[in-house]
Amino acid sequence: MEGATGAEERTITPPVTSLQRDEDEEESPDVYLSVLAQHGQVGLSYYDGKDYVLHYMPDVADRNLQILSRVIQEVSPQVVITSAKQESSMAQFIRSLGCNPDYRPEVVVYPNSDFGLEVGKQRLLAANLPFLPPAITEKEKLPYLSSCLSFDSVLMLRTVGALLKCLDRRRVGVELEDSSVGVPILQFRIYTLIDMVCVDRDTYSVLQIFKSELHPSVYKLQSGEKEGLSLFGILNRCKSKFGSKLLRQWFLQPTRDMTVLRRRQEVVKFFTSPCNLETFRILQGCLRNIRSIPTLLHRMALSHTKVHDWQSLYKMVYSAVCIRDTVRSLSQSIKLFQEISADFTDDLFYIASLISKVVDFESSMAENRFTIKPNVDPAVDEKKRRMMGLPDFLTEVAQSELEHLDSRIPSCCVIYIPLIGFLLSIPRLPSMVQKENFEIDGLDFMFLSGERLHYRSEKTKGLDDLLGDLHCDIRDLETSVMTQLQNVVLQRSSCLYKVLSLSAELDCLMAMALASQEYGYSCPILTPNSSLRLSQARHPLLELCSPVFVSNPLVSSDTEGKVKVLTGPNSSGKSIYLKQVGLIVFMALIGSDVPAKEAEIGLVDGIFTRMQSRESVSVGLSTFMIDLNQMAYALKESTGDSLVLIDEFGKGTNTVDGLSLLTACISHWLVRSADQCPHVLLATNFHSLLQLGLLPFSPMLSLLTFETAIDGEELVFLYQLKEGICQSSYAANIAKLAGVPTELVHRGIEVSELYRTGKTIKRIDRPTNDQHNIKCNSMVEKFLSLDLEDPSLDLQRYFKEEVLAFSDD
Ligand SMILES: Nc1ncnc2c1ncn2[C@@H]1O[C@H](COP(=O)(O)OP(=O)(O)OP(=O)(O)O)[C@@H](O)[C@H]1O
Repeated sequence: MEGATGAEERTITPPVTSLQRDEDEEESPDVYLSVLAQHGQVGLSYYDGKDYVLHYMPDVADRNLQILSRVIQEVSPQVVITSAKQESSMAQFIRSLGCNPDYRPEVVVYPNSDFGLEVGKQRLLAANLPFLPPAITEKEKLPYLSSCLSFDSVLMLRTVGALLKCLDRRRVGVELEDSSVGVPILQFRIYTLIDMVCVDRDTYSVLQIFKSELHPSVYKLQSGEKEGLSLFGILNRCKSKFGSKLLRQWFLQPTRDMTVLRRRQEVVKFFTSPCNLETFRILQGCLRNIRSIPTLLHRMALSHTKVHDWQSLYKMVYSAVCIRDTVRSLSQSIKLFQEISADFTDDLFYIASLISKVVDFESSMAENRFTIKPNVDPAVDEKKRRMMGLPDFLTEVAQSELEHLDSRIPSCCVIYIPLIGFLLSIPRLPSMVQKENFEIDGLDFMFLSGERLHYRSEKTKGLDDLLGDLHCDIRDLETSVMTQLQNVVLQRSSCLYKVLSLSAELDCLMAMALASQEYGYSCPILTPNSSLRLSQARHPLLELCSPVFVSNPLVSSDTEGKVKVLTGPNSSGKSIYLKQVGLIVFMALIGSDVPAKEAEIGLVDGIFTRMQSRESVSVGLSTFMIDLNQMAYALKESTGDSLVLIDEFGKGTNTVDGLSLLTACISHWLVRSADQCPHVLLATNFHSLLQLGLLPFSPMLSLLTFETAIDGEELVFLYQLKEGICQSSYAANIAKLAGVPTELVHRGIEVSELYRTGKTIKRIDRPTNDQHNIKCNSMVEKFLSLDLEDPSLDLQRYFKEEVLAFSDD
């Protein structure tokens, strides 16, 4: 798409003119959508003129722009705002918007500078946001706004800038107002597609869904990155690159679409059955050969096909036929199998047999160029036959040349070098040191290669005339056969693309089945209501590193404790439990089996987390501010179908203030009706939250803790979840376990006991009486030695310093 110059907007395919709009209120556009796509990610925001709400969608992986087209379908914007600088796929998408006669939005193109990140933030700060607290200062605005919309989604934030520009220019909803009145935005609201699950970047990171780390043995910064211990890492057993790519996409787009999830589940179930092991093995072997079809077809379209491209195409098509034949023999009640059977057409067989009939792989490899088998082209066969007889003939020519050469030359031969022609090749004699010595009467010296000298003679020149074009002719003819073969393949490319997408899906599902079998997962029952029931659930990552893992249950539904407060000593397993619930729900929403004996999982619409703090460079917020941001996000965006996981909220500030904030947040959910309240799992070390009875009574509140036991002086963690509250933090036992010196631990116990019973805590860091006397004596001596006559003596300063030194001690 060509770049726009200047700051003016460009409009494409306007359905109504601005004049018409002004005349007729009814026709003024209601929804303005601003969108950017970059490197397979899409960010967007839209303003709804009906309710004055700015909706935003956190950045999402959408290489094929399928999500974008679904958003456009759902939101039906009348105006689409986008940048003049676009990737070709996006430019094509925008163009296609103008081709639909039933729905043709106005496309507004702004220069890319209007989509700058800083520009976006500045426009946001300057916007008319009546919901901001009245006393908010300019400095406080940005951190406040960062809790209203996700600043991590850079593309989305950039689209907001352009959206605000468009709204301001068009004076949307404020046409008749004073020019100082900006377009009001009454609320920011997160937007997700109806069946998409909202999972933000922090959640991906704290739950270890993805985790990249640098390979220790690789020093290259970028290519050295590999997946660390993560959910993606343990489920990604894909055999093909496209399988891994698709699996990553599924991970980035967990779904509530029951049809999609059931389609995936039925395949995973099929492959986890031990009777299908042999089929599994055959298919895995074939999937290995499914390579990058788009790159290959692209090279073919440019006629840049290499020998190994033909080899991998042959292997791929052959494997695809093998996949189809295997799958055809399986139950056709499984949707994916049905599609493979139908869409892997006979075109594949045709391509495979054609390649096998035409391409001579052995000689192609030897010559590093495309060569064809005998009986494909009679003209090539004929020329090759002539070439075959050439060696004997050339030996004869060489012998007759040798008779005319210097007798010191023991032997010679005639060779053919493409593009140069026939040459006489003789060994270098010891006397041939300098270049001048290379000259031989009747021969033209060409070059020295190794210890052999090469010449052109009258006879070799004759050979060039007679046979010289033979090689080139054969090449030309074979290239023309290759072009024909390429065309045959290109004409059937749609079938190859189907192979790619269906085998990538098969690969992902077989990978999930393999993980399920290996780690003992079970297939969750997906329910349209929002209940969560797990029995003997495990953490999919920790169970792999820990010799013994204690499984735990979960029951959360509108009628059974949707808000769970977990207390327990440090290291008793609270965080792990929270994370395992998050991971299991996530796994179910990508269609995978889950680490639990039994699982019933409602279609959750979002997973919100407030766990260990992340670094935030985008807004420069403090740790506590980030905690608050995440909590605010969960409070605002969670619905009755969401899952909210909160660990250690409020500990980043003064204890009483943190506890009060935590109480307020939990109460906020408890006063909602059961169907409006999300599933909340909250772990805290603020035991007084429960001991002081700070929470309101609610049937939705459930109190849980973890079993521990004392063995002598030692605290033993049993990691078993039970109802109730934690009676002691066992901080001293844990401190001892962690290696804190015994005397310090004892002092800690003593102070804690005195504080609890309201007794005076005596300082132990006071100097002894002797130390005190020594100090006083030295002070007196120092004073007596003062020369009061000394004019430079500043008595006031002297006393001040002495008093300070005394009180410091
Ligand atoms: N169910 C379990 N089975 C076996 N080991 C477990 C289990 N849960 C936790 N652990 C072990 O206990 C360690 C501490 O767990 P976790 O981090 O969940 O404790 P915590 O209660 O959240 O502690 P803190 O309050 O200090 O954050 C884990 O790293 C793991 O080694």
